[in-house]
Amino acid sequence: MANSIKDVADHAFDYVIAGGGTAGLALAAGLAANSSTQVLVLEAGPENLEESSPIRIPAPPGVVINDPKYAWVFKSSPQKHLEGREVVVQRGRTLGGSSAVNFTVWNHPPAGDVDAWEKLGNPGWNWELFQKYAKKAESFTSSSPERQALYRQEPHLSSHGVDGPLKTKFPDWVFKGDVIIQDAMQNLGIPVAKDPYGGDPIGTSMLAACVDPRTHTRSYAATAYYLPNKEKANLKVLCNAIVERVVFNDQHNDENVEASGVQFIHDGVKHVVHVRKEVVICAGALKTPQILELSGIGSRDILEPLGIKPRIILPGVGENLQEHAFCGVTFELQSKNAFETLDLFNDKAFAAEQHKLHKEQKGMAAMTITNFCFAPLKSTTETPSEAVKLIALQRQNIEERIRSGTLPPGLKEQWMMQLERMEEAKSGECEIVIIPGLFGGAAEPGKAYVTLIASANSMFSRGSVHVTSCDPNVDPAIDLGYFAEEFDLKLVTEMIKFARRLGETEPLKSIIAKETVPGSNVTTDEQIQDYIKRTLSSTYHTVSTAVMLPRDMNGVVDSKLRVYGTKNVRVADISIVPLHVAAHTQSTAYVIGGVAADIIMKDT
Ligand SMILES: Cc1cc2nc3c(=O)[nH]c(=O)nc-3n(C[C@H](O)[C@H](O)[C@H](O)COP(=O)(O)OP(=O)(O)OC[C@H]3O[C@@H](n4cnc5c(N)ncnc54)[C@H](O)[C@@H]3O)c2cc1C
Repeated sequence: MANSIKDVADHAFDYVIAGGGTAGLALAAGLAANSSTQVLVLEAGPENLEESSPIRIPAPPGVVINDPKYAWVFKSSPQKHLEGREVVVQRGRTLGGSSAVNFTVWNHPPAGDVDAWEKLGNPGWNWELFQKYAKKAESFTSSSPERQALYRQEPHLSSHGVDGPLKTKFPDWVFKGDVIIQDAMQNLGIPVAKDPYGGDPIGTSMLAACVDPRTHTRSYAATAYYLPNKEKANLKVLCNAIVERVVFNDQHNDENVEASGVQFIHDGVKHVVHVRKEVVICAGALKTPQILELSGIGSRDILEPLGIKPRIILPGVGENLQEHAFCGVTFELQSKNAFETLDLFNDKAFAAEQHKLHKEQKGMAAMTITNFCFAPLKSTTETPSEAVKLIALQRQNIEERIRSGTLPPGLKEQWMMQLERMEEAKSGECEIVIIPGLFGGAAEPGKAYVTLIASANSMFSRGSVHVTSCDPNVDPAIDLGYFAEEFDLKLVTEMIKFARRLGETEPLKSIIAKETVPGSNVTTDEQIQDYIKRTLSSTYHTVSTAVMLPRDMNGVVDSKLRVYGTKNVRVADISIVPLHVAAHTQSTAYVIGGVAADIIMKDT
């Protein structure tokens, strides 16, 4: 059991952490390692720590994300370039945050994507640092030689961690079509990735998942960083505590304001907790800006109309939102060659049987999504010259915009970096995720499907997230900004065409009966784009809404994660990412939590 309000309200702690999610719990464990510091975590969601919780079972993925017991279920504002559609956006709302509800995929970004953070003005934030902290977080269990033979991929053990708190492994249940799809990818010119966890993930690969090899259950921030430390007298965790704002000491609008505490709501009652050293906001990319803005940190234009007294003017708060996005191509498999797929879980009796088997560490409920391809645009278009042309046009467009002087501070540098990464073709802006089954929509009984998820990992579009009310219970307005930059729509269009070509490539071609989505009536680029606009989804990888950049580039935190203009308020979660990476984001969140702990311990 986590702590009660009596242990917290009106007490003083050295560090108060707002948000007990992926980065927040990694940070809390790091700070609490020093027994002379008193650490408090305030988490808006419940504990959900019982072993029988559906959180613990890896498959089918995503079953808890629409349930408010586990998740925030937000809706974006109507997306102008998606014909006014509101996109559903979920996040973990429980101890462990999004690591409790995510799809358990464990991967690392390309080295160059992280090195770009340092080049943008953040000394020390480079691949070397990332790799060090990702290894520190991880305890990897290699698969059996038989499994390695099946995957035809030997893990590079030196790129993994061996004794971190987070358990990772390859699943024991394998979708047999994965190998066929890997072969098709290679036949389409995509090589096997050289070292997916060592900074070079470009190509096809089988990826590990955050699953405990002993129990086949999810390993996540709460099991890895909270449970092993829960008896520590110097670590307190209060759940169902909604942080409203940081309380400041002085009443002046200085440029060096000092936090004295945190105001939060528990059981409908407002409380204050006092802080001796630092407040660290770890509420994730969609909620961290809300806490900053309710504390008077942000843009005058957002704060003043709501009657919030501006304390520190930082126009970057809630701006520069970067997100990945995906669209699927689904194929019905030929029944004579049918594989076991996730579609079987639509049968309630089958699902119940699998959950029973899972308790014995058997069956399909221990499976995870394993098969991926990360490719540069140049490997994804029908010929590389098409990509070269598209990128050149985008460069021309950006250079014209730079000359016009209309870009917000910091965007020019980010965009130029994105262009460079695409031109050198060393990142994975085009990702294909292989889902063994129909993804969304209703499967026809008795039929088996495979869905190729085309995920765009380097969007030029930017969105925003801002408060619309002084009430912390009111969701912020989330604008994902999708396709504000036309290039992004072209990128997704090329990826859908690539996924379709994959379906026409042997040996995948021979096991497919037909394409069901978008379907054979969708042929022209215009029709594909119409399909994309109707179905594009968020990948839940939002970053950069309290970005770590120099202040004159619209930065919100400096390279020690300190909020500009404050003495003792930091942000340590995925919202500080200076430029998005071509990877799933949980490893980045764990790295940020780990790095933050060391920075703070050294600094205070
Ligand atoms: C459905 C889904 C699937 C995903 N799949 C994958 C995957 O397979 N692999 C991968 O690498 N990444 C995946 N991701 C992304 C990854 O999980 C996240 O990017 C990462 O976990 C974010 O970490 P964070 O610490 O920034 O935020 P979070 O882990 O979201 O933590 C934020 C915490 O703050 C709490 N909070 C928010 N507001 C307040 C408040 N006012 N007061 C107190 N507490 C508050 C929240 O409840 C939450 O617990 C997925 C995400 C989702 C949502």
